[in-house]
Amino acid sequence: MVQVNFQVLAELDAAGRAALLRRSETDLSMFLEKVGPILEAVRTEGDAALVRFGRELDRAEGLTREGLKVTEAEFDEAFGLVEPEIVEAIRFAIGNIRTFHEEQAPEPMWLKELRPGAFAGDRFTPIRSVALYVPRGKGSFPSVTMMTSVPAVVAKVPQIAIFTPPAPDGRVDAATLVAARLAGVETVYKVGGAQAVAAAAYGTETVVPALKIVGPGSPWVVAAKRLLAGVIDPGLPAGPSESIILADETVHGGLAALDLLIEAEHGPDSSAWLVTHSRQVAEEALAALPGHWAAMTPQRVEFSQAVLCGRAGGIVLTASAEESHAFVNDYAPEHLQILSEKPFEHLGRITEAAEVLMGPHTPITIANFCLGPNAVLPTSRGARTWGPLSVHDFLRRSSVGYVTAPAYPELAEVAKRLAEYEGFSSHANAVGPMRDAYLKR
Ligand SMILES: NC(=O)c1ccc[n+]([C@@H]2O[C@H](COP(=O)([O-])OP(=O)(O)OC[C@H]3O[C@@H](n4cnc5c(N)ncnc54)[C@H](O)[C@@H]3O)[C@@H](O)[C@H]2O)c1
Ligand SMILES: N[C@H](CO)Cc1c[nH]c[nH+]1
Ligand SMILES: [Zn+2]
Repeated sequence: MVQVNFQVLAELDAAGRAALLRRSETDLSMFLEKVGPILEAVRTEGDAALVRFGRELDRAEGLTREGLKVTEAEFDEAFGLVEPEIVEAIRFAIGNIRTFHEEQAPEPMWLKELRPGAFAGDRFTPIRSVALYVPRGKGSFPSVTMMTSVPAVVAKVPQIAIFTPPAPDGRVDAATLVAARLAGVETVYKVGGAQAVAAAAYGTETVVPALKIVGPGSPWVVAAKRLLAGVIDPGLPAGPSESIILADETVHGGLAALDLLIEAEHGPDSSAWLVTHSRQVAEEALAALPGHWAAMTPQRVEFSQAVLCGRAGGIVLTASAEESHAFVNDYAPEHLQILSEKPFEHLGRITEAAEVLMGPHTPITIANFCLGPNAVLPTSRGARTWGPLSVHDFLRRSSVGYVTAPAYPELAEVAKRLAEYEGFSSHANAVGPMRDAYLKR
């Protein structure tokens, strides 16, 4: 008999409310401890460590040094292994994801005339090299391949490499290779987990190091990114999936339960809450769950029950829509779905959510795969300061300034005054008479 976690917010004290905000990433101490030696082994042993961990942790018995990088032949073969309908779906999704990210991409440069003859702006250039992490443990993720590859390609990053764990047969998921090639990425390493982050950071005989790594992963990956943050830019924090379904009285609770199960099925370390002020919706959802579980595969039933019957998921009944909004903002979910016939009435009250999906026709599934916005999103309350993965994650921004001769005297005078106040004589000299002497020559 499964007992879904059902919380009435008004009955909880401060500690009880705080406990609802916990995620599996909240305490990474065990992972941080175990990951350290893996990172050190990759740093000192290179490919040999990647092969050893691939065999031990991914059970890829046949993995060899020569086989760490996917070959052209493996790419070609992948297209024969994937159903044509799946290839078509990948093409469709990439089309939308590309359109969205092209729209998001900034102009290469903007300059504004701030004062007559004085110009300033921003210039965007691609980061030289990035690593894209595509998980493969509790599922295979061609979708993550698309979500990470497309913005990197749109940003014109010259060196892009995907890191993904090998399966026990030593292969990379075929649909991931199809998605990589269709998105425009040709380098794929059969390396996953913490060892992938280390390989991307330090490089090995086979792996060319990168400046930045993006992409979601298990707590092993999250812990490795945290430890190597001084060596490689770890990008936004994207760990185990999490969602809130915010439902009001205009929808049926059975629909809310259906959507609650979307992210709950990722793994036992995921988080998924239905938040509603309607007792009827909450009770309908509770009643509908067994029927929905009957339509799921056994492994996904196990994962989602672990989430919804554990401490990181379930149903939260609030006293009002306002209390629901406040809970959502406090929680700062990765995915938020507003399940209401009038979703825009709620949107204005939501400030902290990495993704907000509006209304009964926008379930998280559609955004996970093919709507267009990026589904690699910050987790573990990262949405309080981070947004979704975007083209900007692959671009470096530099300021550009240009002062013409007529504009110079006014700016030089102000700068000189401030330089003298701060006690910087060279700064002041560079905008004083000594400069004028050179400029007049
Ligand atoms: N935030 C997002 O945008 C987003 C998107 C998709 C998926 N996800 C999340 O990403 C996660 C993917 O996790 P996953 O497990 O499926 O794949 P993963 O590739 O992240 O993790 C599997 C790897 O973990 C390592 N590992 C496993 N057990 C280990 C051990 N005992 N010691 C050391 N290393 C070990 C192995 O190297 C293995 O290759 C899920 O939690 C999913 O919810 C998040
Ligand atoms: N929900 C994930 C992001 O948290 C994305 C995804 C891919 N496949 C299924 N789901
Ligand atoms: Zn998902």
